[in-house]
Amino acid sequence: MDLSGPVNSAFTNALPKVELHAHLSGSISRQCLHKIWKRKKERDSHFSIEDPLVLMPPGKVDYTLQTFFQVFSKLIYQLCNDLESLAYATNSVLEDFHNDGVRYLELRTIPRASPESNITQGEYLAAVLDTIQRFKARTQEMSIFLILALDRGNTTAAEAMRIIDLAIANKPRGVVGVDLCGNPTQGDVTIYRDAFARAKAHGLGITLHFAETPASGNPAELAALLSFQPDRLGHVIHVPDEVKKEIVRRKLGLELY
Ligand SMILES: CNc1ncnc2c1ncn2[C@@H]1O[C@H](COP(=O)(O)O)[C@@H](O)[C@H]1O
Repeated sequence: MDLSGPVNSAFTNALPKVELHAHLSGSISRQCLHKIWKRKKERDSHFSIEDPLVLMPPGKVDYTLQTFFQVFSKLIYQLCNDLESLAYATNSVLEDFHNDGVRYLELRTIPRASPESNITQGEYLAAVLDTIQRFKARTQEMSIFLILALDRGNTTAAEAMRIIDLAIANKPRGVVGVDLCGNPTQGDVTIYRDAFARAKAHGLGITLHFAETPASGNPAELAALLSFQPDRLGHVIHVPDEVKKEIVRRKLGLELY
């Protein structure tokens, strides 16, 4: 790589990069969502979801905490609710990261059952892992691992245990850790204590969405999250000083953005 030239987009694109905090469904391009929508619309003219490019025209970024999470539940999850669309979207996300120069990727996703399409959490996960395996075999220049996420406020304690079991069972296929994500204004994180203890006991890495909003930056929640013995923390924005000191003392990895 030529280091004598200007630092421009061609240069930054060519730099080999590490991506550690990428939600699968949050990384699907609008163009890819449009293609999935078009295919569904062609097969079923009554398909009632609006074109993603109309709902989210390129450049639209004015989402708030109130509207952001609905994009997943009301749009993206309605489009990627069958294995063909899920595999297509996953492959497109991998291609986009590859084209951006990412050479080490830890992708994360909440394994989602789709009862309307008869898809179990295990089948969802297998489709993602199969797509990753095929992509790796094809490109041969990208390390790709998977993190399974729990969705605070939506995942029950019992479901969390099932997801941890799936993560443990799929370690040989490249599942390296578990995450706690979702709408930071919802849910009681303490219900996941046993799930994270089991993950830890089985050698899975733990990363947690942490103090992403003022609502999720309260000392009781942060103390509970730190008691799960995380290896990494995501966002880390609304953090009181004494918690910052503890993060430094533990030398935790921070996924800042
Ligand atoms: C920007 N800040 C964020 N904070 C918290 N959770 C987020 C998030 N962005 C995305 N997600 C979580 O990731 C899911 C989508 O990917 P998967 O369905 O898992 O592939 C969303 O439903 C949300 O729970």
